[in-house]
Amino acid sequence: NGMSGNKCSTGRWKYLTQKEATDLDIDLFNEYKFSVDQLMELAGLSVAAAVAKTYPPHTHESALIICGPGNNGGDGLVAARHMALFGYTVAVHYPKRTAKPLYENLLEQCKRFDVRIIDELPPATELKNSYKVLVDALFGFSFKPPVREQLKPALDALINSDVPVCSVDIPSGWDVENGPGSEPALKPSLLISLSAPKLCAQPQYLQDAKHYLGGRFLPPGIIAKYNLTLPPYPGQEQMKPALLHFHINQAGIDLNTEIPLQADAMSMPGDRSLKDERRNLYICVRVEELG
Ligand SMILES: NC(=O)C1=CN([C@@H]2O[C@H](COP(=O)(O)OP(=O)(O)OC[C@H]3O[C@@H](n4cnc5c(N)ncnc54)[C@H](O)[C@@H]3O)[C@@H](O)[C@H]2O)[C@@H](O)CC1
Ligand SMILES: [K+]
Repeated sequence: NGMSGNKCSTGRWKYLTQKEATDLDIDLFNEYKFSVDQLMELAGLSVAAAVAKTYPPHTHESALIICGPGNNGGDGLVAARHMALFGYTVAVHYPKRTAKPLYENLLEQCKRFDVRIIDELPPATELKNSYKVLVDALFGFSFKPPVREQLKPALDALINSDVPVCSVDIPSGWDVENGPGSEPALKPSLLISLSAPKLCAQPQYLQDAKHYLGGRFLPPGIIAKYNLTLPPYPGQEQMKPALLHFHINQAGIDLNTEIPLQADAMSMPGDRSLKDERRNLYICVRVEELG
């Protein structure tokens, strides 16, 4: 329609490069003395909470979590257990297992929560009949494209399924900094960024996917060191619909923008027109929130 996209809040949040994400991770363990399983538990819990908020178990009872070989897959195994507790019927596909106690224990815990472990993925059509929501815990911020042969079927299942996909930290197969690229790429319905969003989580790549921030564990020293500007978490919530992205085609405006859910548009700084835009968006947020 000739309208160009107007991103009214560019620069609002800090998006990490791949190297920053890795360095931050190392700092948490080496300097701040966290253990992997501590952070993985919080990350996985926030993933399960965001999935349940968006696709609740009473409408999306049957869930499949696809787990990769690294920590992203570990987050998926934790999320699987919490989703079972939340009332989902959960299956896990974990094609490339890492022989470390951390992952073996998480898998054993899943089994004890009646999570079904499936070795073979059904064809795309059947996937749609068997599951109402997929969780993509295949690759996180350490992924370097292109995907190697062994895990291609798992990625293809996520790409080709006609079921909403919730991506953990990074939509799998995407370049961590440059987004989906030109090949047929995964199009998640929901992204849960962990600790801080990476560059591929910018609105121009995510388009109309919902975007939550989870992994509420960053110490103030890390926030200062990496100049993180993050939306505040409400109360005791473990995740936050902080970075909702919108396409609004209304009154000739085509906006692709982001706004914090609980922001009070009336009291936002900025010029009048921006304020009006944000007030419009705010109303849309509320409507979307009411479902
Ligand atoms: N620092 C943080 O904020 C935290 C990060 N966590 C999670 O940890 C993730 C990062 O974990 P990792 O560094 O273990 O790495 P990933 O889970 O991103 O993946 C690494 C694994 O994928 C494989 N891989 C990479 N490129 C591939 C390719 N092209 N084809 C096939 N396989 C490929 C690697 O061999 C390795 O086994 C984050 O994205 C997040 O999900 C959380 O567990 C907790 C805390
Ligand atoms: K992922």
